[in-house]
Amino acid sequence: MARKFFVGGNWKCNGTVEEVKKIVTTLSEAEVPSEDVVEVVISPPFVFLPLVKTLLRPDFSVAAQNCWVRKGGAFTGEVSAEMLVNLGIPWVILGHSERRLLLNESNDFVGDKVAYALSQGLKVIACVGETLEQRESGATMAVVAAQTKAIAERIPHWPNIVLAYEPVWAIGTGKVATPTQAQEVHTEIRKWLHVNVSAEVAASTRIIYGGSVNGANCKELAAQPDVDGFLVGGASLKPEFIDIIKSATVKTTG
Ligand SMILES: O=C(CO)COP(=O)(O)O
Repeated sequence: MARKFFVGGNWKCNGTVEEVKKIVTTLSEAEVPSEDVVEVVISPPFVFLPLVKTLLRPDFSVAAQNCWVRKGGAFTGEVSAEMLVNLGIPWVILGHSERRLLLNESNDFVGDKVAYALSQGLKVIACVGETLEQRESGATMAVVAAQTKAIAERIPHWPNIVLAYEPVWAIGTGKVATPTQAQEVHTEIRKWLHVNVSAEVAASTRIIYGGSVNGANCKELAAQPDVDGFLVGGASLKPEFIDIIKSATVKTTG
């Protein structure tokens, strides 16, 4: 089964109403490959989700950057999966390293969130990735496998999951993983899925790369056989995000 190229724009905690309108207008005017070639998902902060959803071109969709781990209720400051569904938000990013590291979200907690969000009908961009220290000590695959396992053991099916490999040392640092480094970990994740979930899931699950992706380095990364797209931070706020979306054609034209 062919894996459709996926480009996510994670705006993180950035933007004003004026900036949001400007970015969305730029995206709307852009000529990009068709929906058959690339799936584009924009993830603004919660407060801008309704605005972005209203203004965004119909061939792109939106994602929240987080949601509560279970059914909503007395959880001050949280936003539940049910609310996202109610608003017609199809996607949610879960397990981003900024939340794992700054807010101490454990593998189990992220796994629970992914399972709950899926059970409510959301599609999930689940993030995994090692720190520099873990990479340097040779623990990259053990870390990524443990993060993936905590998700895999809680979910009944995979069609609504995209896995984002985001090495922490590459996020916001300008230090992008080389195409070889990215391909190496993506292959390992696919092998892990093959052994621990199924051959079908390994073949069909999209594994996207995140960490200092920009207009200049995206094509070479996209050319890697196991890189099925990107989760873009800083560059998703800039016009070069359009070039990153266009890198999807590398898969069709070679
Ligand atoms: O964390 C990221 C996307 O989720 C990557 O961020 P940057 O593209 O800014 O490195």
